[in-house]
Amino acid sequence: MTQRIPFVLFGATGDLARRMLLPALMSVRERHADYQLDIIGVAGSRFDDESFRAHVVEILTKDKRCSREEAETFAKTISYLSGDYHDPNLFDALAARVSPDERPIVYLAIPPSLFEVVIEQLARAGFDEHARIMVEKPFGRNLADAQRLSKVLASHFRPEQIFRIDHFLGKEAVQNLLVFRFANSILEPLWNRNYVSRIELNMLEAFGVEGRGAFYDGVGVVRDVVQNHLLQLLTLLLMEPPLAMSGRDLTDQRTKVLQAIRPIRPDDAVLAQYRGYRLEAGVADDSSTPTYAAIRLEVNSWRWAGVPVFVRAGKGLRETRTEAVVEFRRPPTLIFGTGEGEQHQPEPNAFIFHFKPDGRIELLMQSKVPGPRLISRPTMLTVSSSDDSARSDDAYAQLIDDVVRDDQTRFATQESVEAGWRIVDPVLEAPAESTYVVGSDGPREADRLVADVHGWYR
Ligand SMILES: NC(=O)C1=CN([C@@H]2O[C@H](COP(=O)(O)OP(=O)(O)OC[C@H]3O[C@@H](n4cnc5c(N)ncnc54)[C@H](OP(=O)(O)O)[C@@H]3O)[C@@H](O)[C@H]2O)C=CC1
Ligand SMILES: O=C1O[C@H](COP(=O)(O)O)[C@@H](O)[C@H](O)[C@H]1O
Repeated sequence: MTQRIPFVLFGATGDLARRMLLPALMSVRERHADYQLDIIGVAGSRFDDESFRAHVVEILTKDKRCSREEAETFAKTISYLSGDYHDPNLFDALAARVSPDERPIVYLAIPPSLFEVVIEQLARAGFDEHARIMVEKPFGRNLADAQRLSKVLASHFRPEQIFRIDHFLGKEAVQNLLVFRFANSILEPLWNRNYVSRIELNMLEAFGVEGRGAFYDGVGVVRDVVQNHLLQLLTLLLMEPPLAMSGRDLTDQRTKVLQAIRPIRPDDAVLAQYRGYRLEAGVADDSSTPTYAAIRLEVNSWRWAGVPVFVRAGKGLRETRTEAVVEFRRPPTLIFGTGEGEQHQPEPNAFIFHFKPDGRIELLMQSKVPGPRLISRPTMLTVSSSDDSARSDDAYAQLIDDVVRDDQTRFATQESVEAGWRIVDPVLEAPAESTYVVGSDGPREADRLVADVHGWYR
């Protein structure tokens, strides 16, 4: 029998719902026949059930990702409640539609400034006992704020009811990184400070703030993607092997990585803004909000001490690419030539984990140039190909299904959120110190961070 589960979507008319959550909810419906989510959108715009369904069909068919018929079938599972989140009557109306005893899932895709009021109202309306709450990032504006919000949540909901979503943890390629690390025993002896010379994470985006200027300008790149997505991704690269791939030990191992990272020294961060950002709708004329960050991190753990970790994230850059590079030490002496005068060291071996636009894993090796001489050249091995069709909304679909199954494994814990804020805290209020041209590789100033490690990984 198909189980029916109420799914309340606060922020149903917003950007995240349009681009990610509604497509994800449709995939959930297609993939899982054992349950059906009865979706109730809750937002300020004045729709009724019928006009909201038409709005959803329009969104889902716009880029031809599904047929009108499929979208209409999905839209039948959706209803809508209009009102202001400050108005208690809205929550009473919601409680009249959804029985809290059905363990509804409540997704808060709303501006961070409204979390508190919505949490309080949900609790007052009786959702505190059984509802499962999905909370979007960024969770708070800084450490103190995250701790305060956590107290508000914890005063009404038990830990097992709270799911702090970071969609990077639901990405297929990110899951593959975990399997790659812990299902291949040959890697473990190499995965430490004795063999690895540096780690680099890049989240480069060729687009700007895409209509989200008002939100982004109060947040900036560090709060938007570094404190959450990139630090969570780093935990999977650097963590100790957990006892099992689910449960508390996995989340604890992830958190320990963040707890071992030193708060960023201001000199170890370069923050910049793309030219023309101030002209974006919703952005202040004199904004100094950074849209680019390059950061050098230090991990004070037995395994990683001394291995520099570089994180770069930015909008308005030359290309869209998210990847992690694990670079190994160079051979101790040069015994083969590399052609071209034979003076250069061969490039060091490296694993490159791609997350966007695809999920390949590559290994850079050296091999012999055919011919009479012993000359080496780089050879890229693709060790794991990817499902190129994997999209970001698939990650949300995965995580929504996890909540249905009460599985916290792929969610951020409060401890990891706080550890993340502790790391970025010293640079949170720092202004962009330079600008860069849209379509470039970012500010040249960032190169100083990698001066001692032969520059950024190409
Ligand atoms: N957009 C993205 O790519 C991402 C967003 N997030 C997070 O998701 C959350 C939502 O972001 P996003 O969708 O971009 O935000 P939007 O500003 O696009 O959407 C906000 C939503 O909240 C509703 N809303 C706001 N104030 C009220 C109110 N007082 N009463 C009733 N409804 C209200 C809006 O309804 P209406 O307009 O109908 O009034 C709208 O549905 C944020 O926490 C953000 O950090 C996380 C990752 C990526
Ligand atoms: O959370 C966010 O993520 C997106 C990038 O996510 P992806 O899965 O498409 O790579 C980013 O563009 C956005 O600014 C940020 O809020």
